[in-house]
Amino acid sequence: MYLVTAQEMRNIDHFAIDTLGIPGVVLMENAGRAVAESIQRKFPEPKNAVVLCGTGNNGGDGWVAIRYLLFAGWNVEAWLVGNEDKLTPDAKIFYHVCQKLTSVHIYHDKSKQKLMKKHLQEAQVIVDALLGTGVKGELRPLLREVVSLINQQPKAWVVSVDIPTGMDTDTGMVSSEVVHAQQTITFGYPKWGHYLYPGADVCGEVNVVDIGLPTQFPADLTPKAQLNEPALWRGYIQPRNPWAHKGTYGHALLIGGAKGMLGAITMAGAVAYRSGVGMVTLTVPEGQEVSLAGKVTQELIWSWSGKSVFSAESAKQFMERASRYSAVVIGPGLGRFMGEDKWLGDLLSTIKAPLVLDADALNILADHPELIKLRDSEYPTVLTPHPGEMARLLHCSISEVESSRLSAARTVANHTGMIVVLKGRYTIIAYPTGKQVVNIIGSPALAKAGSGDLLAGLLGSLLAQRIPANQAVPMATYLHGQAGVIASQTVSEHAVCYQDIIVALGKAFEQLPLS
Ligand SMILES: NC(=O)C1=CN([C@@H]2O[C@H](COP(=O)(O)OP(=O)(O)OC[C@H]3O[C@@H](n4cnc5c(N)ncnc54)[C@H](O)[C@@H]3O)[C@@H](O)[C@H]2O)[C@@H](O)CC1
Ligand SMILES: [K+]
Repeated sequence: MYLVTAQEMRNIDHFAIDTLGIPGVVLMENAGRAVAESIQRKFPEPKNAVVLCGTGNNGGDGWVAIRYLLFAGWNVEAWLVGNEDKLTPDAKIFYHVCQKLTSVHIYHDKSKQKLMKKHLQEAQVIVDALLGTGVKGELRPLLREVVSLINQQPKAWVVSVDIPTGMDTDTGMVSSEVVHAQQTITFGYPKWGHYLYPGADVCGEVNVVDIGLPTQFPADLTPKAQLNEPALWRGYIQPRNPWAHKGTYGHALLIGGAKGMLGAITMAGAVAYRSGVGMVTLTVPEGQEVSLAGKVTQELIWSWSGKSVFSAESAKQFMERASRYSAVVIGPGLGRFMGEDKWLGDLLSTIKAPLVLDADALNILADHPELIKLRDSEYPTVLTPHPGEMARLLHCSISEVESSRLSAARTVANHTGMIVVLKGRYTIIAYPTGKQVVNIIGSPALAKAGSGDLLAGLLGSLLAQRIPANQAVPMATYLHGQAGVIASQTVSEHAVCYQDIIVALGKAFEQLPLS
């Protein structure tokens, strides 16, 4: 499913209305009706509702919802916030219908504040149809007052129509007052703000409803982002070939495991096997192999000379064996670079296979951005930063990354020509082509050290199995998130350990529809 900006949504609306000839009021009718139906599904018995409508088309959806709730026997207090003469033409049609069914209160200054407060206090359901995708900047004072009144009602179920009023559609940034909704019902396609912090925190559950908008568009109108779902990559996961041998499913090389950090590469190796690769080699600095041998069973171990750190000498050893591997991961437990900067550059220019750079491999790149040019762009490279690593790559603060996650991911993908996986509650995958995929499957159980190593190992495994990077990356992100969800259903969210995730990965694969 596409994930859209306000402008992309406007383009889709214009295409539907002006090019295809679907009347705008039909879409508004469908939207308002979907809101009322969704509320009735939650509350099958009629209740007291307050529906607050702005003067734009978001308010138009509210007028339609009022009608359906009244028809279903609800007690509805209908409010217009703003002046009647500002109503948009479509909204005006449904406003007039509403006026024939009930009395509409008008709020254009504080004189009606007491009455509105009373209605809000008596309501079990409050519908915020004040502002939608037409919002611009900080809320004006009148709306700020009303939003503040909504937020003072702790017991009511607050439903935002399309966008919680006060949240920016594209960035998820919020005004000094923003509606804190329990549920947001959005139309046609979800919007970026629903999945970007802090907006994502005020949306409650996000329901996307069909209002009859088109699903296919001319190329120039096609949105650039999609939500991660199996439809994007399902065809690339095949039943295993009964005649297969270990070579059929590729050989992943994982490089890391410096002194004191063997756990990371152990986890990455274990998850790689769990996700179908034929062979895994773990490469650690000389001296680490003995401890590693006590931790792993199936994985091959290859130690590099380099006195517990990687060096140019290590890189030379790699070059002699490079052609054996169908994908390489550099990073799990790698440790910070210890002086020489050439070895990573040597590897980047030598590896002729898909490559994943994680953890300290990213920190080295942040310090030596010139190394990026050494990588052969014919082979895909995936960068998997968490916000801290992204901040180092961009030489900015973590809060700057978090307040502009999309543009951070896009910028690095654009500058490096590599696929960027910016990890977080909603992971953003940015492709150098300008496309993005957002993964919303996951669990807070994954917010633990080691989670990133598991993703890196999983990615390395899928890439080693020769699944194209454009599909392997969202597939790995989805499976990782889904394994987190399954593990937290098995043991509590708090208790999930990496072994639980690795076991749950089996179930996550099982639940995938095979092509
Ligand atoms: N055909 C369409 O375009 C459809 C639109 N729909 C609804 O229409 C909404 C978009 O409608 P509009 O484009 O009319 O926009 P909105 O209804 O979101 O808001 C427009 C109004 O908000 C005011 N406004 C903007 N920023 C403000 C601020 N910071 N403080 C106070 N007031 C502010 C503007 O002056 C304008 O009057 C969608 O979110 C959706 O709910 C749906 O009815 C489906 C069909
Ligand atoms: K709204």
